[in-house]
Amino acid sequence: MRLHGEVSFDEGEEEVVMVPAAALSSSPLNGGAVPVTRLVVGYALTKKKVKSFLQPKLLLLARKKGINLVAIDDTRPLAEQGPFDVILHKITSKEWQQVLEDYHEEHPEVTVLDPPNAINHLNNRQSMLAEVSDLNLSSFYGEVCTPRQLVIMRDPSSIPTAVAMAGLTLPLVAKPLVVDGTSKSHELSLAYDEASLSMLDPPLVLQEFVNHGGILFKVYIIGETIQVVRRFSLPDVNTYDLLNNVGVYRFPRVSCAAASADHADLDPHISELPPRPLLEKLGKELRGRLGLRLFNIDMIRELGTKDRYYIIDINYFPGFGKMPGYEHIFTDFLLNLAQSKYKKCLSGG
Ligand SMILES: Nc1ncnc2c1ncn2[C@@H]1O[C@H](COP(=O)(O)OP(=O)(O)OP(=O)(O)O)[C@@H](O)[C@H]1O
Ligand SMILES: O=P(O)(O)O[C@H]1[C@H](O)[C@@H](O)[C@H](OP(=O)(O)O)[C@@H](OP(=O)(O)O)[C@H]1O
Ligand SMILES: [Mg+2]
Ligand SMILES: [Mg+2]
Repeated sequence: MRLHGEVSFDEGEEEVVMVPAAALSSSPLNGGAVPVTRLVVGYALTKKKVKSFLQPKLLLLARKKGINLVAIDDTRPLAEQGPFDVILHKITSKEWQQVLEDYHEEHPEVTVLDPPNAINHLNNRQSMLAEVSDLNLSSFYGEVCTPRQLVIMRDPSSIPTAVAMAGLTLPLVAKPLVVDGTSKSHELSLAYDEASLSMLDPPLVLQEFVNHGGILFKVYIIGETIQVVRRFSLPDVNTYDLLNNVGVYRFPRVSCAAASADHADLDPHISELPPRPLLEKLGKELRGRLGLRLFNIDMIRELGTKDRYYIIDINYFPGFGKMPGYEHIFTDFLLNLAQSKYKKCLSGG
């Protein structure tokens, strides 16, 4: 388990805005029911995530709003740290998940963002999209589906036959089955012909490539807030490309780049954002079905259609640091979380 960084602030600042949920927990460190005036958020994040997420603008605003961000020390028992109101984490090791589950059993009053078993759903590219396939949003301004895909566990030589039997249409995007935060799990390739598929390295998912005009919509979910941005994506593949290309091509993490396509001069048919009611409904449904509050959805609109959308990827605790205004949205989210817990406690719920 590799955690990183210590970001905490001195007590005694003037801009404290609320009584946090920790105030209600009986803890030897806060002297039982004596209110403390800060929301304490423990975080267990990789070095990379600390850098991208805990940017100075977030730290500054959190401090102003009375949120204390404290690094969890993985060399010490979790129970000896805190008390925390919230634990924020993105560490995929089994060891950490067990630590967190044991801790939550002892401290059900602490909000764990999010439960490890719910996050696990997104660490596999097959289970990740399973909930989407069950959605029926057709009456909400568009159709939302997933590309047809096939899971290959082993034996690369069997892939061409498996693809033919499943009736998948080339080209196919090959994606590592497991997403575990390593750069290898983001090494994707595009396969143009059936014979070359046996060069791939299972376990993987083979997904039909959907032409979408080279623009992708990243839909960020932070609690009940939804924000969408445009990103550049892979270009369309036409019949000429298909006939004149053979082999398997590795491609870079094109739509992950910080460069946004929001201000590019694009064909409006391609750049038009998905309708807000569709995104609201999608966000709400997925939040409930996945049991997660922090994630994003990669969505594309099929070229030549007005409202046929495909969800191709869902990421837990993604690069929120690239989302405009994330510092406001995230700190408000944390405060709202604590407020509703506080109100629930007051009403005896
Ligand atoms: N089925 C598809 N049809 C068309 N383009 C696709 C498809 N699947 C993936 N892509 C393109 O490849 C990119 C990477 O795919 P995907 O988002 O599944 O990978 P990832 O490594 O999980 O990405 P992230 O960095 O968002 O976690 C997408 O952003 C999109 O540009
Ligand atoms: O925000 P988008 O463009 O969707 O891409 C994210 C990936 O989906 C995440 O998996 C990355 O986070 P991790 O490297 O912690 O898995 C995340 O890394 P980051 O937080 O360092 O930016 C991003 O690469
Ligand atoms: Mg993606
Ligand atoms: Mg992803």
